[in-house]
Amino acid sequence: MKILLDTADIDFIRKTNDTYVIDGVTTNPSILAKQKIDYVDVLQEIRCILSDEKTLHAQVVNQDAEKIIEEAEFLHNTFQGNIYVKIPVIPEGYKAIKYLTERNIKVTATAVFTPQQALMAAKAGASYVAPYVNRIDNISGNGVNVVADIVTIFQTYHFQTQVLAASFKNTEQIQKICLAGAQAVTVNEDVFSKLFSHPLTDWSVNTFTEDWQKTYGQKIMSD
Ligand SMILES: O=C[C@H](O)COP(=O)(O)O
Repeated sequence: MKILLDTADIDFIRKTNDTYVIDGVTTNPSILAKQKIDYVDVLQEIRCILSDEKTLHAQVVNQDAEKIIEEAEFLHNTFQGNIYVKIPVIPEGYKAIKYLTERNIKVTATAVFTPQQALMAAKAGASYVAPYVNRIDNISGNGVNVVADIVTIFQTYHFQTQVLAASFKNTEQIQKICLAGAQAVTVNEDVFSKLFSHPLTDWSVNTFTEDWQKTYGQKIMSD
């Protein structure tokens, strides 16, 4: 199961990459725009933090196939190695995905809301599809079921395309996505912090320390 960070916050990426095992970073135009500096510099810095085997997913902003292809080739050439170009599953996007994957440029098909869109992206050659779990839930859909259906379709028809589930509001969605068989999730800072912590863990550890100190009267951490 791969866990990626859905952010362009350099400090957060660096800190998290130092402490936990993460498998890459995903961005989109909204995420990059928040940084308010040149997006190429931001992506370059993220690429430097990540070791070579970790994946960087960067999204195009154009909506016309020709321009999407131009942008994708730029991203591919600039951030060589494990770069996946995120392309939305609009009609012009499918056209670009087909063109680019035939030329060995790796694509993550994004803004996926239905299993049918995922199927069409897989047929076009996408390496990953990114269904938006919480955005599906927000329109009274069931994001987890959409992911589960995509996983089943890909397994049934032997597609190599993997599911990189995105858009999460809570860790329960992530747990269910794991159980549904998705290969990867991308998680924002807020939800990521809840993946590894629990107040009762902190309480338990503090109690152990206090009990120890009561008996032995030593400052444990001072040495
Ligand atoms: O790139 C897409 C994002 O992962 C969507 O996440 P969001 O719904 O939390 O903005």
